[in-house]
Amino acid sequence: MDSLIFSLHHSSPLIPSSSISLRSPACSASLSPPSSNFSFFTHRLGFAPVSRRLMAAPPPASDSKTATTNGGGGHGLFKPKIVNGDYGYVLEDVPHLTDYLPHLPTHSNPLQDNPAYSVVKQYFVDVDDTVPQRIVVHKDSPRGTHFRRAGPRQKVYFDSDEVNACIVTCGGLCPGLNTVIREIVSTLYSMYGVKKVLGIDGGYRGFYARNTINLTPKVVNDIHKRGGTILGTSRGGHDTKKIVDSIEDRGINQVYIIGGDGTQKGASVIYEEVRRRGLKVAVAGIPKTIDNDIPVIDKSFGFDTAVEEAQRAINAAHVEAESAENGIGLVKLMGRYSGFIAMYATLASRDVDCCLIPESPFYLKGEGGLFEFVEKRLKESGHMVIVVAEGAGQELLSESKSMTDASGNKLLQDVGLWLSQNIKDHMKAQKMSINLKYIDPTYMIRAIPSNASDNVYCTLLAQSCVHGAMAGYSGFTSGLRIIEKQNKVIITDRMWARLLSSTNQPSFMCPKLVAEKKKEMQTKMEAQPSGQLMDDGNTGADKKAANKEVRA
Ligand SMILES: Nc1ncnc2c1ncn2[C@@H]1O[C@H](COP(=O)(O)OP(=O)(O)OP(=O)(O)O)[C@@H](O)[C@H]1O
Ligand SMILES: O=P(O)(O)OC[C@H]1O[C@](O)(CO)[C@@H](O)[C@@H]1O
Ligand SMILES: [Mg+2]
Repeated sequence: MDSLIFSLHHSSPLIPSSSISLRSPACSASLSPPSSNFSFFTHRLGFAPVSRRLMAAPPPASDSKTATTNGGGGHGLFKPKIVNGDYGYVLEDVPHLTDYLPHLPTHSNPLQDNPAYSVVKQYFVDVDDTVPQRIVVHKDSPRGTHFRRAGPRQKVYFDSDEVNACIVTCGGLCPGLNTVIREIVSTLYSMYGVKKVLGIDGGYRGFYARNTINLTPKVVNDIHKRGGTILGTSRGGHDTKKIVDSIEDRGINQVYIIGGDGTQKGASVIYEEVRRRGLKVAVAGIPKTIDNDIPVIDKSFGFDTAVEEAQRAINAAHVEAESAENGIGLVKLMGRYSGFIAMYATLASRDVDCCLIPESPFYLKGEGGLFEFVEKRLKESGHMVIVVAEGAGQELLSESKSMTDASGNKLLQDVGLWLSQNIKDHMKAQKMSINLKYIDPTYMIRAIPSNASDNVYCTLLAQSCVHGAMAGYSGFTSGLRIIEKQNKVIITDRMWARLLSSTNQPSFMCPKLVAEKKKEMQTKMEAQPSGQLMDDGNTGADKKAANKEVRA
């Protein structure tokens, strides 16, 4: 597994036009998720710039053949750091402290004296190592966008004694938060000899409204076995000026920010303010989202754990459904704007007959509708299991006054209750007696400790972030590989097709649309050289622009 780092202001192709830009100071009450504009370090776990727009100066070209260009976007304050190479190679570089503090002294990386690393062939990541954005490319396509590979650098920009780090967790809970905190503290202490790490209590507002907590390896030793975050979290309360004042007053020079899309937007504006004030402060983001809806990264930590825990609810729903005549088990899972948890939990379980997600609109009545399918399935097998993501079908629910949480995220209506009632009413009208059990394990899947694989993933992300900050990068986030767009289930993609073929549920596309799609596909196939794979719902032009990526 390799990681990457990228800029906190990750540029436009990753950000859906409907989403809110980092430039807006607070989330608006849009149905679209607030998008994150931050960049990554990657080492197939790597780092990328929190924003490639944050770069004031082009990076030194490591190769005479490369050139730097400044792309547009951002606040107009800082420009993205784009390096072009041969054969269409593009490096979306990560902001660095020396972009605005050019004369910073460097130090040898203390890691080279670490006995644990003495067996490693190469202590440090090659400065020219980068991770490609797209994994599957066509043989004729340009090399495409790359991100910095994450990992330790030979030179660091902080002396160990000088480091005064802090960690903050914001937004909703997610399995693995404590593991990330633990690993940041351990990495700073054991690899870099840092002795001052503060925990910010209760999210962003903790910077100016709460006390801090001293974090030592002893304090964090067992925390990965617990759910939640030992630091506490909150929504709302992001006041950039007050936060950066607090950073300055406390003499903090490394800020580790763990949170979702909203949090990373907050991290990006903190970075901008830090840079505007000319402070030697590294701002590093670690993306967290149980919904897996953050653009750029493939998978968020905690996702595996959540999917695994969801199995327990689905199993219960199945047992209940099987044991009753015309039993229906209905499970609602998290996923405001994307149905990844529902989709993966369904695919993993194999007991689910129908999975409803926000990306795939459905309807209840008539030919090809949900009611027809439920009746059919009950007649065939006498029971069924339905999984619904919390954001699915919101457009079908009665209009209500739009409410938002403290961060501006739209509060959704309970699609599970609504669906239960509608199925019951319909079946009653059909004089068909059913036995419906509705299970809502919402918080149970996120308030648990992370599983083994997520723990390893958390470790990689945390270490990547520390290596990046110590190496002087700032305004970046670390992640595991990257995806092209905002992370939503692509219902014309193969994974959704796998699900449809596993459940045999309707596609909820009207027959006319299906025929049109088929025709469109045929025309595309005819236009392609023989043997070429067709994968997603993009038009031919989109596909060319997307370097003919083929999703696995
Ligand atoms: N555009 C923004 N600019 C500055 N701060 C923001 C912005 N959007 C959100 N924040 C701040 O980030 C924090 C977390 O945001 P939010 O509650 O939306 O959770 P999140 O990080 O998106 O996580 P999740 O969606 O997984 O719950 C809040 O303190 C909020 O004030
Ligand atoms: O009730 P809370 O804490 O605001 O969190 C609920 C939301 O958080 C999420 O888990 C995202 O973190 C969503 O799936 C869900 O809608
Ligand atoms: Mg969010």
